[in-house]
Amino acid sequence: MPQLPDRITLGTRGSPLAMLQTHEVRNKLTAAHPGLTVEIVEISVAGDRIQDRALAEVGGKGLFTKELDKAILDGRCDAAVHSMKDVETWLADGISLTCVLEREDVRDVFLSPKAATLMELPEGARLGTSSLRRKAQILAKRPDLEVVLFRGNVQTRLRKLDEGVADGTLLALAGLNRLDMAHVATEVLSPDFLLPAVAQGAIGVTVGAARDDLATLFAPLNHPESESRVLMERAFLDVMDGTCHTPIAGLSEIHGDRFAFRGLVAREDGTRVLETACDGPLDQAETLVRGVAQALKQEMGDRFFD
Ligand SMILES: NCc1[nH]cc(CCC(=O)O)c1CC(=O)O
Repeated sequence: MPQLPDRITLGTRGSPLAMLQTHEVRNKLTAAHPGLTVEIVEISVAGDRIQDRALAEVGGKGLFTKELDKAILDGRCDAAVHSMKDVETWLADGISLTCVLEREDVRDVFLSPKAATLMELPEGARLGTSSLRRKAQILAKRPDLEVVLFRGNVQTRLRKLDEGVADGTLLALAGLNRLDMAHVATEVLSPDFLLPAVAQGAIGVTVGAARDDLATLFAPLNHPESESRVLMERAFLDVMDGTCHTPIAGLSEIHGDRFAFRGLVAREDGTRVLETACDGPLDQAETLVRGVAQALKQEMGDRFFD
């Protein structure tokens, strides 16, 4: 067993949600290792600085993780805390995912001062989102809505809603729960209505791949069921497209030693939505999920997005 460090530094984005998630990791670490000192350092990431363009347009999820990876490789921090839904499926060379914490609620919520449910929004209302996944699935059900670009952290989006920039918006319930702000949600959307993003609601920690001491240190924080779900959903994304340039969703469940998975790919304008599903023994999950993803790609053909 490697000699465990008595102090470590956690790197994080600076948004209030990222900070809360990092405090959760610190609390769990010090509970598992009394006497451990955990320092938190804020790393500025491009995804938080660029606010006026859609994520897909400016470089995708890498914007949130690249600088945290670099901070680990440069030795500015030992480990980095991530929302797993923002982490590309290909980790940088020398970086490994060391644990996945117990997953929060996977669902999205609708927020609006104008309507009690998304389906009750008035004809032609403006829905603020920059997520291609949310845009495509909602336009499939409400093609009359006008989708307007909406980025920024939870607080910024709520302010924009207040200012009337849009009539409604969508957020992950996990983030609101962590911020203790679930009461601002107007409607919790079932995954049957809006399939969540791969790994939505899951926090993961990355470390330098050679740091066996950190692997041991973080092991008690790992939640095996959450980890299995995140890994099989990421296997789907990996086959489909590991970036965030296409509207893709995926959600798994585990019951005992069996899993069930649902995945979806759509055209941004919602005019085509293709779904897939599979289930089986948990130890075959990643293989079976990759199989249905390959079949879905076949079904999409070359011109799906044209
Ligand atoms: N892309 C931004 C992002 N990354 C993680 C969360 C929420 C928390 C989570 O899903 O773990 C959010 C905000 C949102 O989509 O509402």
